[in-house]
Amino acid sequence: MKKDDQHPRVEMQLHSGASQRVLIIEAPYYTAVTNALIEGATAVLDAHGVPYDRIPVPGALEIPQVLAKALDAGLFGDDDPGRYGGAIALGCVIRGETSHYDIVVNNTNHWLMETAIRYSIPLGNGVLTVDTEAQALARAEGGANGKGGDAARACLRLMHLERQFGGDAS
Ligand SMILES: Nc1c(NC[C@H](O)[C@H](O)[C@H](O)CO)[nH]c(=O)[nH]c1=O
Ligand SMILES: CC(=O)[C@@H](O)COP(=O)(O)O
Repeated sequence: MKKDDQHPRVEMQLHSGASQRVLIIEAPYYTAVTNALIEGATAVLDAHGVPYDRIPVPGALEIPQVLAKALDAGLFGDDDPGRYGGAIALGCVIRGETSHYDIVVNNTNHWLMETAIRYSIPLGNGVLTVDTEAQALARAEGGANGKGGDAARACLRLMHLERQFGGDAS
């Protein structure tokens, strides 16, 4: 059963009109899965009129590295239309035969969260961690209702809260 069948979405305000750009960092290690995640995330951003840029990287481990590089380059900033207001990480890690899965999953998630929290970057995490490609596709597909859409909504919600709190994402 898909998780969404068990947990209906709670309605909350995502976006209040300001349209800072969002940076999508995507790892098409499993192309069909990541393409479905991208479709879902961009459908949500388009529906809210939020512009975005997409940066592809080889695998999930490169996603936090690019987030850190973009931050270091001064590409993020609160309420500055020339800079990104949030980021969305999209990719998929599928368990293999060795312990490498744990390294990829743990480091990707640790460094995404560490960077997002330390530098107050609104981040939607759409990196799936699954046992099979079928599990991944079941979660990635569905357009805006799939996990890419969830990650975009999370990012927009955090951007909205950032504006409410008056924080500084730089
Ligand atoms: N096994 C998966 C990887 N592995 C690749 C790493 O993310 C990385 O690109 C490589 O170690 C070079 O630094 N990446 C995924 O996105 N998904 C996987 O299942
Ligand atoms: C998550 C991985 O890196 C994984 O796909 C690697 O597979 P394996 O453990 O069979 O080498």
